[in-house]
Amino acid sequence: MTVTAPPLAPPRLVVRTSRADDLPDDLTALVDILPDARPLAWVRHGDGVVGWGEALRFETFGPGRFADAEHAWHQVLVGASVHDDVRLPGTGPIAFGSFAFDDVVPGDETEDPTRASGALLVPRVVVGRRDGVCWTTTIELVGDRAAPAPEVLPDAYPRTPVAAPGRVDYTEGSVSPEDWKAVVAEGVSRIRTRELDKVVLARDVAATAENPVDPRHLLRRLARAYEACWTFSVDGLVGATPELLVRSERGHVTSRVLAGTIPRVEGPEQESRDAEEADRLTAARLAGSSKDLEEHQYAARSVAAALAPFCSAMDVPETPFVLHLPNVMHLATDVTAVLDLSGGSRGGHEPWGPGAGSASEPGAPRPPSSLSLAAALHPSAAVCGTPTVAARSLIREIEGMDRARYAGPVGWVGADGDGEWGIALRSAEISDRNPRHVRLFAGCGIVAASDPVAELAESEAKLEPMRYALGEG
Ligand SMILES: C=C(O[C@H]1C=CC=C(C(=O)O)[C@@H]1O)C(=O)O
Repeated sequence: MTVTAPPLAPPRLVVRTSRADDLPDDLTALVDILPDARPLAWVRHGDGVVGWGEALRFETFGPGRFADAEHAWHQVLVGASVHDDVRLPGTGPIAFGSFAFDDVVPGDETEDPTRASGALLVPRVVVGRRDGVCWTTTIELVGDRAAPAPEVLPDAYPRTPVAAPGRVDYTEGSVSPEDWKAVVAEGVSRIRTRELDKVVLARDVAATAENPVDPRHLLRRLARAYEACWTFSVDGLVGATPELLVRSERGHVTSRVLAGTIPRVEGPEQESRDAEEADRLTAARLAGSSKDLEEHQYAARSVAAALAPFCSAMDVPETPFVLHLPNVMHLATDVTAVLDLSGGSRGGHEPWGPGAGSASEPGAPRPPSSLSLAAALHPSAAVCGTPTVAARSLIREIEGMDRARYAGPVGWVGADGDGEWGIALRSAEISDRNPRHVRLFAGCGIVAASDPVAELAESEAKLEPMRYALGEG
């Protein structure tokens, strides 16, 4: 069922979570059980949640895309009946979601006005694992007589085979690599005239596969090769992001801010001691690069400033650490905070959760949900720039590409508002119309000292995870 605005009479959900048999202790155990090619996934180090089937779908548009999605989710939960025997983050009702980067689409008039810029999807089946505890959740709609009974629901979806994409041809995206260097040079010159401090400029690459691209193929490869990243799939957007926009769990908030990158030096033929030494030198170069430290500082500050109104305490380490990924290293800051539950924050109106509408004190404050925190944090200076408004308008003016959901929030939200939202980086969008067509994205933070040639090389390194995911073997 698709609902495009807050429903008049919200559909009623019956949700059951129970403990499930242990899954194999494997990085891909969760994604391996996905039955068909419309998978929902949020997985890291083998733990997380995957979902299939579609109980409900809320599509939202434009600047109100986050608030409308949150309102619709809240409405549905008011009438939900929930039986949760496990009671962990991710159990009970959850919705997966992804949202466009921008409020508007560049070149609006040529775009499909019916294209949603946000979607929350409530699956019929969710399987999750956390610290060795596995569970299954089934979600039914009251009155939906066509739906299978809850006890057979997880197996009611025929398991289609996962096919590899076959040969993949890459072609230029919206802007050629040569022209993109000119875009970066323009960004640098605008920064040098003090119009703004930082802008993140992105590019896309088009891929055409021999066979329809099955997101499960990509998920399996990403979950294994990029296990420290959050591997996700929502509505054709698939990736493995190293950047956590926000996790909100029982009043504790975490954000992993990344900005400042150095491609990892390749050397398959190197001795492992040489490779370690090369890594150590590369990490030291990044940690000492004033250009990257500046880039990072804007991003960390933007996240801290956006979180502050919601929190009673916050820790922002002064010095970033170096995050090692297979393709690149990043400067990283883990921001941790405690939500202000006193009601003094900019939080919301009514309490969260099933039955909350009836049980609540009128006007009782509710803590902000993970989704509203994601909305407040988006777009951080890791994907937009500083100041935000100037950077966003420069992106619209010179980037020459529709970012769609690249660099927007992607993740999941639960019934109590807790959840996890990443920034959709190191990602690709599989075309709805032709699943052999895929767009891959990568962007780079630009400051006064940026060099267009180095930024192009950095963007290539950031495309590597999705090129790898589309491969075989
Ligand atoms: C915008 C992207 O990366 C961001 C996250 C980490 C490092 C970045 C950088 O160093 O430019 C970017 O801010 C991307 O991967 O497309």
